Amino acid sequence: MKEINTEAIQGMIPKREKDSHKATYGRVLVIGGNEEMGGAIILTASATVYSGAGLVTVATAKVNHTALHARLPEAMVIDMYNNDRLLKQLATATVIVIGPGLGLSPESLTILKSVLEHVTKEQRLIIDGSAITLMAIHNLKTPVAKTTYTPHLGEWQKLAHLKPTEQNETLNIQARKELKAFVVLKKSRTEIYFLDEAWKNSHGNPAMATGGMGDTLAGMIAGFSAQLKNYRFAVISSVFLHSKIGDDLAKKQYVVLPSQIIERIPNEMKEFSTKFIF
Ligand SMILES: NC(=O)C1=CN([C@@H]2O[C@H](COP(=O)(O)OP(=O)(O)OC[C@H]3O[C@@H](n4cnc5c(N)ncnc54)[C@H](OP(=O)(O)O)[C@@H]3O)[C@@H](O)[C@H]2O)[C@@H](O)CC1
Ligand SMILES: Nc1ncnc2c1ncn2[C@@H]1O[C@H](COP(=O)(O)OP(=O)(O)O)[C@@H](O)[C@H]1O
Ligand SMILES: [Mg+2]
Repeated sequence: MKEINTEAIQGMIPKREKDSHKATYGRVLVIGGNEEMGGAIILTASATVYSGAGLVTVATAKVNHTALHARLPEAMVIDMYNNDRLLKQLATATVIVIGPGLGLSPESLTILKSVLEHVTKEQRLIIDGSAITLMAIHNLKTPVAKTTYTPHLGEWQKLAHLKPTEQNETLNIQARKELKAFVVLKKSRTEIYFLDEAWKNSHGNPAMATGGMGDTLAGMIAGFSAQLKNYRFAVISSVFLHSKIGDDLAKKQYVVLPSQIIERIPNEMKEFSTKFIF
């Protein structure tokens, strides 16, 4: 496996073009957050905005709208249970992330199925959290979009039918092939499976073992994917920066909160976009 480290991500995060505008940096639709897990989608959406996505719209339960507006005024908000509104927004998105806090209810399944049916092959789709569990339980197929799954080991077990103790690189590559998608397998040393290569992270620490940390990563992957032409670079560099920020904070903190990672994203991106010459 190739190692994800400071040297490997050289040149992956470009400088911004002088004549660019917000549409240059993508339109992201972030879907999730039921009545009990609004925090998950606030973290995902915040990570997407702080990663620099041009325009971010959040589809979530109405009960979360006020909190989202108050916490993240940069984002627009729609009702995820209104299918017509959701599909209208979906059609304009360049990147979609679905699943954080989505829940496993019949209504959540309806939303997921509607998205899977209507995404296009040009769009990049990140499937996380509850959406992964729903895909596994209902045996749903990867859609035509350029798809990335972001399971933790428990979700990977459901999706790939591989227990954490049974997993190895060969079996994971095989499972990835059947899924026809990129896989970010989250653990203490996260692994990324592309079609023809696998990468292993060299950063991350147990201070990051807090609820919402994966929701945050999903938002970063979406935000990076909205801006970087190279989809693989977007996935690799977001996984790296998420854990690198976590390591920096853990030098002085017993526990690292997802919101603290989010706050540091713009500074770290600046550092990595200017440090290296293409
Ligand atoms: N603030 C909010 O609103 C928050 C909302 N959230 C949202 O909650 C939703 C459900 O997501 P979830 O990951 O909490 O539950 P679920 O899919 O049932 O998986 C748990 C199972 O997997 C296992 N397992 C987990 N990690 C493992 C590992 N590394 N290695 C091995 N096993 C591991 C674990 O096994 P155990 O250790 O308990 O035996 C358990 O069986 C999702 O939509 C998410 O976005 C959360 O983000 C929290 C903050
Ligand atoms: N011990 C650890 N060392 C390094 N990274 C960790 C550790 N524990 C958790 N993480 C990271 O935190 C994130 C957890 O993701 P996930 O379980 O989906 O969280 P949530 O669903 O609560 O947001 C992953 O990116 C994982 O790599
Ligand atoms: Mg998760």
